[in-house]
Amino acid sequence: MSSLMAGAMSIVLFAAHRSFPSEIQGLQHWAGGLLLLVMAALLYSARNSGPILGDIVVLMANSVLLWGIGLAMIGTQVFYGQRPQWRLFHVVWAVGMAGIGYSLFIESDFTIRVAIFSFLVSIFYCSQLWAIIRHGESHFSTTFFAALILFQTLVVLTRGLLVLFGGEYTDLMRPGYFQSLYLATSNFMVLLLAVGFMTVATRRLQAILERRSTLDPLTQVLNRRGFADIYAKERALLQRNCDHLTMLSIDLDFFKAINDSHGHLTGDRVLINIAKVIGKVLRTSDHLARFGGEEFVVLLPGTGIERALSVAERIQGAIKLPCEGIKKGSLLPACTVSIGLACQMDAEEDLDSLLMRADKALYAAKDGGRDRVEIADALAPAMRAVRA
Ligand SMILES: Nc1nc2c(ncn2[C@@H]2O[C@H](COP(=O)(O)OP(=O)(O)OP(=O)(O)O)[C@@H](O)[C@H]2O)c(=O)[nH]1
Repeated sequence: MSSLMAGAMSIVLFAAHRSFPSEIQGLQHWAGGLLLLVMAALLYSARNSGPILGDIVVLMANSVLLWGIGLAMIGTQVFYGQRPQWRLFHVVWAVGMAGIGYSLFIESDFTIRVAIFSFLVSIFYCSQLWAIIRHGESHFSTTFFAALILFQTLVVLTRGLLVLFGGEYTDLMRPGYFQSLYLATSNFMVLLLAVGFMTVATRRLQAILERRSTLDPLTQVLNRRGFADIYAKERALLQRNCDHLTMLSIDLDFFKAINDSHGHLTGDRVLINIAKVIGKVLRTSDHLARFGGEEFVVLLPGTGIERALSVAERIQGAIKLPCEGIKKGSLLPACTVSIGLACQMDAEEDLDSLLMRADKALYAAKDGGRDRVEIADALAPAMRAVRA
């Protein structure tokens, strides 16, 4: 039954590995680890194949079992971005094989075998627990997974200690109370641990998809949806702090000509470069978005017109600097931007109104000859109408 569960979970984890984004690593190690557990169970079922052959089969089964549990540890470490401890994996395996081999072929002792196996396996579990504690996010999925690994560590350690000092275990077929409990729950734990890992992986998938839905795929800055979320938060702060919030609407000049003469691919590289250059000029508390096409929007919280104007001019200057193209030594086509600037002081004004004012200023900059900054009226006409 436990082999069936491990086999089924191995397939689930492998399927997840094939379909989840590449940022989620470790699923393949867990899938492989579970498959090894299935193989170990199959080998154990052949342990009564004669005195010597039986012992060889048991040694092989223990070896495969250690690989399986060790591979799950590697999977968890890779998942949390840690460097996988392959050396620990190999040392534990080598010590395990030496100890278990000794207790099988030189001095036949079942309790020593169980104790060695339990302590070595608990090293793998402790190492996973450490990775989760150090790198796990504060979320139910992590707590659940960590609790399962902790429980398993304690169970395995207790098993080893009871065997060594409690004299509980002398025969696999006649186990004591704790060992019976261990054998009964271990099948279920294989399933639960795999589910626990799948839970943290699914949680990470959710976070990645949420982040992707707010980012522009080409430039990796915010898209309109992500920008609207950020604006809502900044506006709420504006309502509390009675501060300024300034928006820059930035549009490349004659971008169609760049596309026409250099190709769409170079046009894309120009857009990516513009996003990078603007991002470098901004503070970490500022926000940059691409609203499709060649239009970028910047939100400067706690910033009045004067400072925003200097930010806009720095952006213009930085964009004019030559940038390396696709081929080494080649340069991206030179370009300029026009910028419309609108400052929000009234917390009642909304995103559409602020955008409309910034865009109007942008059109004025375009009409005025491009490569320039224009400042919008203090308040949108619509707002003035409401007040009148
Ligand atoms: N390479 C590339 N081009 C894009 C993308 N989105 C829109 N464009 C192009 O951007 C160009 C925008 O052209 P226009 O709206 O005429 O603007 P412009 O040529 O910059 O002229 P002005 O804004 O008036 O200075 C069009 O040729 C679009 O095809 C994109 O994601 N990548």
